Amino acid sequence: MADATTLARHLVAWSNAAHNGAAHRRADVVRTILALADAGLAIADLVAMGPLAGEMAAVRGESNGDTQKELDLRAHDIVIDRLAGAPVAVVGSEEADAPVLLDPAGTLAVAIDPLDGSSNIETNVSVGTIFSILGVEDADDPAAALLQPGHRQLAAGFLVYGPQTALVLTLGSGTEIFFLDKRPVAPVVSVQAGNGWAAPPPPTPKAEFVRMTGPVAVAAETKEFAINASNQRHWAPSIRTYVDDCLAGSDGPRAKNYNMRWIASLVADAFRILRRGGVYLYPTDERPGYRSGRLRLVYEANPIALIIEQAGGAATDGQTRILDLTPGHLHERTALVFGSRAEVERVANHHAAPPLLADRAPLFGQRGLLRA
Ligand SMILES: O=P(O)(O)OC[C@H]1O[C@](O)(COP(=O)(O)O)[C@@H](O)[C@@H]1O
Ligand SMILES: [Mg+2]
Ligand SMILES: [Mg+2]
Repeated sequence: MADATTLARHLVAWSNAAHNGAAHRRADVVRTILALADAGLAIADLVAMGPLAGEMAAVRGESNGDTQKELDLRAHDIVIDRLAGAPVAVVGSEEADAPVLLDPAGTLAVAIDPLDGSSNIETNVSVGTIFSILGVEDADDPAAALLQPGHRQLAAGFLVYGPQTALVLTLGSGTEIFFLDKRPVAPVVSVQAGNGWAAPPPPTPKAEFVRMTGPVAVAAETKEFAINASNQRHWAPSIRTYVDDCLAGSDGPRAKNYNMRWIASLVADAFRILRRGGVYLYPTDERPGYRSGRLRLVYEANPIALIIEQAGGAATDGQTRILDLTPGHLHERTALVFGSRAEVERVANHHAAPPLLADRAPLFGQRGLLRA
């Protein structure tokens, strides 16, 4: 296990090693990440309170075609509040139709999903915050910075509020995980002279992110896939065939048994894939509103793609590398396939040359009619 280092201390050394950019911009990225980590602490506390914090799952409206819940809006407000003290010119948030302008002298743009996995709020399942940090190139039009292709991100990360609160981060040279350390710091007890014993002061509560492990690596191969299978009838043939092959297990062309997981929180599914491999698929499908996919390119797919690539995995829209896509607008949707490199490549190959259905007929399976 690597030495436990605090986020602030690690970031300074890491950013100096990771970036070729100007020193002042590196310092701005570090300050912005620390502000986002601070927002994460506040959101984690809110999430941990559950119903004690109020009606967090209550529907408050709709934004860009998705339902907004109370916790979505509270998380957005916390993020804007913390970023107001950072060198950030503009924030593109899932919860605001238009970019939010902050410091006109700010050098950075932040794209953010303040609360990912909203459908899970009332079910006590992990939710999170996903963010992307980009450089502002034109001070007269800071919002344009949000529409750069993902390979131009200066940093990306996500927080997951689960049994452990964790921050996953990349500055473009490897991916690291930091865990929230809330262990109280024991006070230094001083023995009172003269009047006898005095009760020691209570331990000071601490809340800081610490790095407990070295860089993360996504396993190249996997036996686990994640997809919302209830949409199967709407999928394209290439996705159906890919999933059918996994389901056929050791009797099918993959010749191994697969496990399936679907948490319906991108952050939680991504965290699992970082820890033990796997592949996540949210393809386009035939339903109205899903023909370009469900997830958002700028503040969901791009940051996750950079994190996964920097951990040795891959991320595409089923064919094209996510980080090479140029967003047309802030809330653009995309299909998203990411995780273990071999599986992501296999999905892309299925797309380019769908396997012949005849190859998948039960007659030709290992336990088909022609085999004992
Ligand atoms: O409910 P579905 O269709 O399975 O979609 C689940 C996906 O949608 C999301 O909840 C979208 O994110 P938001 O909750 O931020 O809108 C992802 O976290 C998750 O992977
Ligand atoms: Mg989301
Ligand atoms: Mg969200």
